[in-house]
Amino acid sequence: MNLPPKVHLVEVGPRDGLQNEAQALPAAVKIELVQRLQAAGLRHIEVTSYVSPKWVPQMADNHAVMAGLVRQSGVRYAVLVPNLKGLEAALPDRPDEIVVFGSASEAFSQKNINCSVAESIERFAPVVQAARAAGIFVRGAMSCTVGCPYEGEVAPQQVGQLARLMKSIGVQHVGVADTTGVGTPLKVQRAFEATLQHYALHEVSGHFHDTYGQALANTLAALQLGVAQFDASVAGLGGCPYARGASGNVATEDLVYLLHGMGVHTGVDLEALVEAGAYISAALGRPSGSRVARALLARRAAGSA
Ligand SMILES: CC(C)(COP(=O)([O-])OP(=O)([O-])OC[C@H]1O[C@@H](n2cnc3c(N)ncnc32)[C@H](O)[C@@H]1OP(=O)([O-])[O-])[C@@H](O)C(=O)NCCC(=O)NCCSC(=O)C[C@@](C)(O)CC(=O)[O-]
Repeated sequence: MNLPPKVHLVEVGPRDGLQNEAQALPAAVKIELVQRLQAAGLRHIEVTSYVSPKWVPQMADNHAVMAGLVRQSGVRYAVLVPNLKGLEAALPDRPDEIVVFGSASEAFSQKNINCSVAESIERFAPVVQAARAAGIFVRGAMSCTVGCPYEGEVAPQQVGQLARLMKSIGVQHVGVADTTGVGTPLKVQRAFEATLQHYALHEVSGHFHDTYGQALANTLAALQLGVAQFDASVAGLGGCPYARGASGNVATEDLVYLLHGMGVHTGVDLEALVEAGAYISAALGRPSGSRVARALLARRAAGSA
């Protein structure tokens, strides 16, 4: 099997994971989580979002979390921004990257950001321009690229259309997201192929929720196309508040185990990552959503190496 020799991981647990938690965690816990993730070797972390606190109260502490980071050189700190108001709020906190987030399905766009796909692109255009003028890298998240919780199946043409629009306003990289985890490998490959009509291979990444247990298979399908950047969430945290019933992203621990097992380099120390996952799972008062973490912790508890 032809695989990229190394994969770049974007840890999205602090944002995608914690945005969906019923209980509000103190900013200090989020800061400590980021600290542990970077100590485990993650070099790209989605920290928080600058969205309406009425819509997503879990991210209302964005300034406190960003201010509390102990930044490490070589780590890219990313934040989600839906509009100019969000960018204005984010700029003083010095993110290295912003993520604008659109949807391949109209219904999800309305539910998530309260506007149509076309309106979202109009909103993003000045955000992208201002961020790039400030030297900030702009990534785009493309939700619902294989299925939508409100519309069902999403055609690859809709994905291609969104990718084309993102490209036209200067978004530098796009993530192909399976928001509800309904995708299977061939459908995911079709979504990437539509995206690759507009972006080069090194400008695309995968973001797979694991609701139906397909996230690792979908990752492998994307790897086979040559995709070498993936989002993942420590302890499998997460979901989207506007995609009810969707479980978290593929657990970073599970993805790292898969990649290392195939000889693909990630730069991540799996043991330290499992510790970071144990830390946040304890803070949330529940077991890790990562099967690899649970297996390694059980083995450790049993005293075997
Ligand atoms: C986009 C909006 C703001 C539009 O919301 P809206 O109501 O259409 O916005 P508006 O411009 O009419 O403003 C309404 C109120 O929101 C405020 N407001 C307006 N903008 C901001 C802002 N940036 N920060 C803080 N406040 C803001 C604004 O000031 C006003 O306040 P009020 O006068 O009522 O007190 C809203 O729909 C929203 O915040 N949505 C949250 C969406 C979200 O965070 N979803 C989860 C992240 S996406 C995701 O998880 C998917 C992803 C990326 O992981 C990939 C995947 O798996 O699919």
